[in-house]
Amino acid sequence: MNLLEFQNVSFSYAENQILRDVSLSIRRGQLVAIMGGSGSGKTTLLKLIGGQLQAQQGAVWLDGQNVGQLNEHDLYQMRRKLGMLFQFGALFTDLSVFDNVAFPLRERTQLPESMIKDLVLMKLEAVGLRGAAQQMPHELSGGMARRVALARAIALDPAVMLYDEPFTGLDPISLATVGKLIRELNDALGTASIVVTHDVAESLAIVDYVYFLADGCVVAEGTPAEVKASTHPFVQQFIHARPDGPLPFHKPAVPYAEQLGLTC
Ligand SMILES: Nc1ncnc2c1ncn2[C@@H]1O[C@H](COP(=O)(O)OP(=O)(O)OP(=O)(O)O)[C@@H](O)[C@H]1O
Repeated sequence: MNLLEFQNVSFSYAENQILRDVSLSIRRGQLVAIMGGSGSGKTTLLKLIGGQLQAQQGAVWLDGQNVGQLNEHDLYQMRRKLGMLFQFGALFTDLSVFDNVAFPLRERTQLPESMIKDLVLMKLEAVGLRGAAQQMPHELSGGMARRVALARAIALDPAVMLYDEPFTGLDPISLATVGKLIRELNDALGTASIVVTHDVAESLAIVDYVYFLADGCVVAEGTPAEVKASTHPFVQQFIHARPDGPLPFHKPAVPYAEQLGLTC
C-alpha cells in the first residue's frame, strides 16, 4: 500500500516552474532518498507533502488523503501523521532532552504525564539516549542533538517521516549512527520515509530506492544497486561528485564581455 504518492505534480513560484510532472510513490516500510543539485526542488517537494504549499497541477496523496484538497482543520489532523527532521533539527535550548521529546506529546495529545514519561523514555531508548534525559541541549554533541531531534520527531508515531538533510554537519561516526537509526526506526515503526540528501554514500547504504531530481523533473530512479550500475550521465555526475556534467558548473548568464560592458 502506498502511504505517499505524487501524481503528475507540477509546482511554480509565480513564473518560476520548480517541479514538472513529478510522480513517485512510497509504500509502508519503504525508505526512499530524493537526491538532486541545489535548487532542484527537493525542499519544495517536502513542503507539498506537509501542505505548506499546494501543487498547481496533479495531486499529493498521504495515507489516502489528497493533501492539496484538505481544509485547515483536516490539514492539522493530517500533520499528526507526519514526522519531520530538518537540517540541524533545532532543539528548544531552554528545555531538557526529556522535555524536548515530551513537547509534541504535551502539545498534541491529552495523555497523562505518567504515560508521557513512559513514551519519552521509550523514544530516547530507541535512539540510545535514555541516559541523557536530564541533560540540556548545550551539553550534547552535534550527533547526540540530532538523535534527540529524531526521538522528538517520532514521538507521535508518525506514518510518514520526512528527513531534510539529516546528515549535515555530522562527523563520520555520528553520520553512520544517524543513518543506521533512520533505517532501524523506519523498519521498527513501519513508516514510509523520505530522506532528502546530498550525502550519496550514506543514503545508498540505507535506502530502498532513490529518485534523482534535476530541473524539477525525476530524471532517474532505481534501487541503490541499479543506481550504482547506472550509466545515466546525471546519476554518474552525482554519485561521482563531478563538478561539471548535465548539471553545469555555470548558471546560464549573458556573455561575460557584455556583462562587463566591453565592446570589441
Ligand atoms: N518562497 C520562494 N519564492 C520563490 N522562489 C523560491 C521560494 N523558495 C524556493 N524558491 C526557489 O525554488 C527553487 C527550488 O528550491 P528548493 O528549496 O526546493 O531547492 P532544493 O533542491 O531543496 O535546494 P537545496 O539543496 O539548495 O536546499 C530554487 O530555485 C529557489 O530559489
